[in-house]
Amino acid sequence: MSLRLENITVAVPDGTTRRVLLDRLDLEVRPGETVAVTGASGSGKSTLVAVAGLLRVPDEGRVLIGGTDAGALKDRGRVRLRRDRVGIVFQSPNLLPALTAREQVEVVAHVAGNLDAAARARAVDLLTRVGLADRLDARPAELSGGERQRVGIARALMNEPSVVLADEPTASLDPERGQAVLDLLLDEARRVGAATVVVTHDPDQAARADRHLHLSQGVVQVGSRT
Ligand SMILES: Nc1ncnc2c1ncn2[C@@H]1O[C@H](COP(=O)(O)OP(=O)(O)OP(=O)(O)O)[C@@H](O)[C@H]1O
Repeated sequence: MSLRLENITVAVPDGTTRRVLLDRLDLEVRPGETVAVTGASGSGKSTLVAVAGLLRVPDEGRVLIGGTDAGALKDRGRVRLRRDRVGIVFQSPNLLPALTAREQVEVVAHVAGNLDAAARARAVDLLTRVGLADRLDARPAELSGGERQRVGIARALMNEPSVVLADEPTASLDPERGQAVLDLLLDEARRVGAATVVVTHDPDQAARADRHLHLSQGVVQVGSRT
């Protein structure tokens, strides 16, 4: 399924005027395609992820996930669309301290009400793919930063998302580990055919994606195919 942002505008009050964070932004990401988004601090990257991930309703424009217009849904429908179709990798994975790596991933199926044997097997398979087969029963305190981020990637892929969004997923890692984690995320997203957007401020990382957008003051400045 594709992700489509059409004519997205987000603005916030700023004294007596309003400040535009995203300015009539259009973006289409095809299934299996990976798009990197770069831009200076404050250029609107996180806002873009929040809108695409249905966490923030734009002031204008439409977000379509697999052709479904999120804005046409009621709150519950939008929450369900996000839960079923979107996987988000955060800058810091915010794992639950009491849960093992396996349980962190299983929770996604639990919340969706379908934690059965197949889901449990899928959680183990995803953790194996991200290189944590021997760390299934480790809790966050026993994992390194890179390992925790890899749990976050497995968790984001657990619901077989059509859309994967990652907001600076490697910011807390050293460059080498960051590159490895990003490659893993891009590989897995391509493997499952998800339309993927990764925010990064590292141009080398951006070059690993199929396409690279540069945001400046809420407007796409450069759209290049890498
Ligand atoms: N609800 C809000 N009210 C007021 N200002 C906001 C709000 N949300 C975001 N902003 C501002 O909008 C601008 C864009 O924010 P955003 O987080 O999208 O930028 P960013 O490109 O992700 O920056 P960074 O690289 O620093 O994370 C920032 O200046 C931020 O302070």
